[in-house]
Amino acid sequence: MLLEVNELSKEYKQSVLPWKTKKTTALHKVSFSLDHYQTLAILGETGSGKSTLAKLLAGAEKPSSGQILLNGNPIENTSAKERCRQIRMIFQDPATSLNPNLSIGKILDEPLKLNTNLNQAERQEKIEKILNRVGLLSDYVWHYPHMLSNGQKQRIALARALMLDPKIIVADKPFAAMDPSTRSQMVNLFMELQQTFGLAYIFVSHNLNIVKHISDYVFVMHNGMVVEQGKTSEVLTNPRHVLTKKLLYSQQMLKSKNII
Ligand SMILES: Nc1ncnc2c1ncn2[C@@H]1O[C@H](COP(=O)(O)OP(=O)(O)OP(=O)(O)O)[C@@H](O)[C@H]1O
Repeated sequence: MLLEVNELSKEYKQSVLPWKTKKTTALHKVSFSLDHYQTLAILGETGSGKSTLAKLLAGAEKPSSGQILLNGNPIENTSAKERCRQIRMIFQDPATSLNPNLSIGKILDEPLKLNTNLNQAERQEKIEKILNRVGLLSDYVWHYPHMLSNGQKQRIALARALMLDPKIIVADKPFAAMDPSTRSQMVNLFMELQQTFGLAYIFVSHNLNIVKHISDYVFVMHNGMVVEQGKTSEVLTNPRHVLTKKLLYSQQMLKSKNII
């Protein structure tokens, strides 16, 4: 199995007063496994722990307890460089995740410079190849983020994630800031890339239509816990937990009012 997660938990401690600490259990004993070509979607209301799970998987936060295994090895035994190569993260807002002072060429070159021994010509070749893979011309290396549309920026974020040939991409609401037509193009691109590279995806999303379309398995989270999980087709056609029913109902309401 490519990725195994065993009873992963995260507790945040904040000092609210000099003598008082507030504890928040953002994630409580979450377990699952995921293989190449598979997609897990994480659903849930705001504050339910979705982003925390995504950040723990990508190594942006440390778990309070539990274990992540990558190719059967505990992730703490994997070097930061190797983890960085294998698991990449994409965020909701590409405008803030791309450095506005760097050209696209430099943004895409950074992970290669830091994590590989490729020379300049080889890096250049790789950048052009990946840009083409995400549907952009090689000329984009000369552009700066502010010159691009939201959809193009998210393509660059995806290209940056692909630069190190990852096995897993964790995407935190990657389609949230897009208009419907750009969103469907991006969803298709993600699916195409999954077939080409055998990627495993973990998507945090609020959009049930997208979840239905792209994921094999789904989690519904509430207060840091997984309250319902299973095959997407089964969970979304026959929801058992009241929260899943509520999510489906609110999505239908938005759809009937042409809001989504
Ligand atoms: N750095 C932090 N310090 C303290 N508490 C945090 C921190 N990050 C998250 N939390 C808390 O952990 C809980 C889960 O937050 P998280 O961001 O994972 O939720 P979410 O489901 O992704 O929400 P949203 O859909 O709004 O992004 C929340 O109660 C949040 O306030």
